[in-house]
Amino acid sequence: MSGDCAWQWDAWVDRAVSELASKRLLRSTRPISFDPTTDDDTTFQTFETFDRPGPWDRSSVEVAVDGPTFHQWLADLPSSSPEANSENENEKAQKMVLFSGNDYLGLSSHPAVRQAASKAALHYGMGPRGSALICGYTNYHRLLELSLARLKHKDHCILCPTGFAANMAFLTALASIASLLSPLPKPTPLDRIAIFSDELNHASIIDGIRLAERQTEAKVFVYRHSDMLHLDSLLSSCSMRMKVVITDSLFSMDGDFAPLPELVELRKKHGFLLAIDDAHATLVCGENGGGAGEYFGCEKEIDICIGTLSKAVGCHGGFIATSKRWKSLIQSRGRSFIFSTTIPVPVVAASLAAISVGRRERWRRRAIWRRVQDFYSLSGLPISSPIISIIVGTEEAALSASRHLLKSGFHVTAIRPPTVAPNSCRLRITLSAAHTVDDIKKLVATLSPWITTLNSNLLEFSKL
Ligand SMILES: Cc1ncc(COP(=O)(O)O)c(C=O)c1O
Repeated sequence: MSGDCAWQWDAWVDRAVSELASKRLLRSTRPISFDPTTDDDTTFQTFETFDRPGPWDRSSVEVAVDGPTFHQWLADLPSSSPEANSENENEKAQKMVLFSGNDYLGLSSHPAVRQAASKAALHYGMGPRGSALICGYTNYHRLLELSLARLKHKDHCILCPTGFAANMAFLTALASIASLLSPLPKPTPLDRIAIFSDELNHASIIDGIRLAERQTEAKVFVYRHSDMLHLDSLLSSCSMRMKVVITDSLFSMDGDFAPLPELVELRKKHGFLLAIDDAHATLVCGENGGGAGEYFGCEKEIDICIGTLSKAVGCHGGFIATSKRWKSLIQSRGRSFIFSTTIPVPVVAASLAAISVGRRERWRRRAIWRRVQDFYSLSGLPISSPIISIIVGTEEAALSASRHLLKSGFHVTAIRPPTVAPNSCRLRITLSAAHTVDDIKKLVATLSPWITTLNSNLLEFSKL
């Protein structure tokens, strides 16, 4: 690695941590143990697993919506046809298949997850309510951190209230290094942190960077989506020392992967710190569900792995898997970690169960990737993950498509500006291991007018 920058980053973080220690500002968590005399078997039990889907799986994708609510949903998707807008408000309850959630493996309804949450709730209620540094951190939180660190092949992990908060906590702690190492009240422009961020990164990364920039501790360089030549040239022309690249590993809107092997090559060349937001790949990718790093065989080269428990884990909360030194820094400087209440104990217990069964029930990962294959075979669209983006053009076209799908019993989100650029409005479809082949067949048939247009546009494009 150029100039042995991994070591340099470690040295910078160590110095920042020492600085905090010298100012008596270093913080750490001390777990509260629940009464050891109670039957605390939820914490240590081995969770029941299955070798195929059970009747419980379906509830993670199949919902019922009452008549007035269904009407309201339709009203939120106005149509240009007047008769479509005067539908009967008293329609009967509708069954609907969700192609809009992020519960990729269907774990939110797994019996082990239900049991863990309910047992913990019966024993402890929500657990102590306070931030992790006050009284909200329990032995359950500690176990979940250990289990996530193991999943990500990192030494340590920090739980945050949400995935959004995890990105904010990492980025504010990262930026604070510039101030902690500066001999001046504010770091000089060259002593700030240079953050290189993919243009399609998640909103929580963008907001975290904005905050760091406002503190004049960081400067952002946005590179074109997954464009490694552009990133390389930005890195080469940047004379700031402390460089970080941050990217979604699996992009939430387009469903494509960041080019992690190429990023690892660039990391060798430029010696930057590599941080990924593995929100959509955790438990979905890799033999053991370790995420995009495991899938691409580069877990070791990823310095910071941020994730959420609200997608394939099927629960709620966020985390940062990393080294001990980074954990010390984030715990002491990550404001959205420090100043927010911890995840309630039943959710922590449920997440522990979900990670355990999610790792062991490998057939769930095989099932979701088979659904991706089914969608590809039936539609012919070049997709690469369970997140499928069908670009339909105008806002009106997206709303009309979403409305048509809703009336056919499918909930699919229409994505519009400001989330995406004008005239690139799209349908965002997410697949789950709980979907059946039949669901996919029906969905693709309902989508056929848009798929046909998209396929012929792609064909035209390929001739250019
Ligand atoms: C890439 C990415 N990062 C972070 C988040 C935030 O996660 P959470 O919902 O746990 O706050 C999301 C959720 O939409 C996401 O897609």
